[in-house]
Amino acid sequence: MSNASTRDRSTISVGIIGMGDMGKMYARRISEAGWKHPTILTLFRINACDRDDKYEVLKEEFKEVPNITILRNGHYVSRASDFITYSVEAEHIEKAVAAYGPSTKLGAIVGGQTSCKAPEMAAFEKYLPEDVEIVSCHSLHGPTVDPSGQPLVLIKHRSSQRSFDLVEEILTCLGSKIVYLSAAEHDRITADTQAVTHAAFLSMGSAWHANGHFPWETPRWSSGIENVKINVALRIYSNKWHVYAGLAILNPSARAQIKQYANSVTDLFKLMISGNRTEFERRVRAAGEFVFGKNTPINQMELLLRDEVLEKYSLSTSPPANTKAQPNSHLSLLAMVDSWHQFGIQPYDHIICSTPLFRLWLGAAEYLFRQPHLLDACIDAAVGGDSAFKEDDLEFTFAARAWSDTVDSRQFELYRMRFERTQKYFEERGRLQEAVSLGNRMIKTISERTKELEAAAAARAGEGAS
Ligand SMILES: NC(=O)C1=CN([C@@H]2O[C@H](COP(=O)(O)OP(=O)(O)OC[C@H]3O[C@@H](n4cnc5c(N)ncnc54)[C@H](OP(=O)(O)O)[C@@H]3O)[C@@H](O)[C@H]2O)C=CC1
Ligand SMILES: O=C(O)C(=O)Cc1ccc(O)cc1
Repeated sequence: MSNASTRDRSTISVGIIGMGDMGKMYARRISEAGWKHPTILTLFRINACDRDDKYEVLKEEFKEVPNITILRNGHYVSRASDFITYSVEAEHIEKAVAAYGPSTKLGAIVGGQTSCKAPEMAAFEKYLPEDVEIVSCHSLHGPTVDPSGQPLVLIKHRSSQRSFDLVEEILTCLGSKIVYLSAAEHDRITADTQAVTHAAFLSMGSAWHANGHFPWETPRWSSGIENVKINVALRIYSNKWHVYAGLAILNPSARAQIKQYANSVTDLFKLMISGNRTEFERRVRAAGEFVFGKNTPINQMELLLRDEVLEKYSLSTSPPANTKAQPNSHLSLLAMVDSWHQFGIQPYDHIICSTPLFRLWLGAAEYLFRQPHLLDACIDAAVGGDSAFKEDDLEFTFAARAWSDTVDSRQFELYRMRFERTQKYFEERGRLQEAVSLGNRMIKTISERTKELEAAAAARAGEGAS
């Protein structure tokens, strides 16, 4: 099948089609590795392009970066490269592969970076010549996150082992943790993790917008897990809408997950306003036991997120004395855990293949559910007389349903409109970039914390075995 054995291993040309945020990040990293990699003798050259009209600007931007040739379009990249990766919007993958796929160099390897693999693979199978091999990838983090130690999914879809190894060798320069999956496994897991996590944060943003709130300006939202909610929601709204639209709309498993999340939000909200404490509590505790086990008080040292981390990263302008945690129903988190329960998903099983945002979200849920006094306070707030959070919860319920309906409609334009309306609302307050840098620091902390917990678990397993 492959021409890999006859490829000249002293220079490998890597092609990147789509020089947006992810394409540029890959180009810079591979370029550095091509010159400096301590063990790999191969020299990587990079051929990259975006759309024709960005040729001059890109050429100027990369003129000082060693080893990169900017070409006019994907035909030039395809015909000259040994491994070509498409880093375009998921919505545009079919069009791009249809255009440039037939120009692929004889015996080359092709892959993509899109966040949903079913449409990507369908396009490759439809438009690539048969001699072309297919090895795809997906970095499970955004372009501003240090890739080292973050999961990188590799998919051996149609290739020899030798060609697959070559792609792995090229991408070792990212320093990521490789996770080997099929395209179908990838889509199932990312629906469970990414898509539903984004739905929760998008809904928070829409609800704050609908109520005219900027949550970091309100003392009752200025502490603990509220910081995770605010920083991550703003981080998502600071990004491009298509990143979230693509992975939600094009992944069929994602649509079902997002709908379940909206149903969980609605069911719990109805129980809250009807004052049905018994059923509300039964449902929440059953979900908690399913995901986190029977609640025993837990030492903070065992949690993914600890107080000192949660308190540290605040956008709040209120003095710390005014920012003591206030009772909150945490409907967004209760519904997340209920949704995992209804679907029989064990989120910890997915940690190995998760994005930083998913780990932060799981960390927030764990923080609440594994500290019984916090869960008790949250149930009291949800079904008690305090109405402070009811307005927020009402808007949050509307928002969760609206996002689910939007994804279900499969209309990218509708998604874009909803996303950008709220994005503009937050942009005008001027704190998005600050939230991104706070989010980056939170992500660094949770990534280190995940490593510590994994090392401790490995050590315990080792002790058990000896
Ligand atoms: N951003 C993130 O956090 C992550 C994104 N991904 C995935 O990676 C892919 C790229 O994302 P990202 O870099 O953020 O998105 P960007 O929008 O920043 O980059 C995509 C680029 O591809 C260009 N493009 C589209 N069609 C063509 C074409 N036919 N020929 C050449 N260039 C083309 C786009 O141009 P134009 O804007 O004119 O359409 C754009 O410049 C997406 O599929 C995304 O889902 C994966 C992991 C993380
Ligand atoms: O961590 C997240 O969920 C992000 O928002 C960044 C992101 C977006 C799309 C991907 O395919 C992978 C990572």
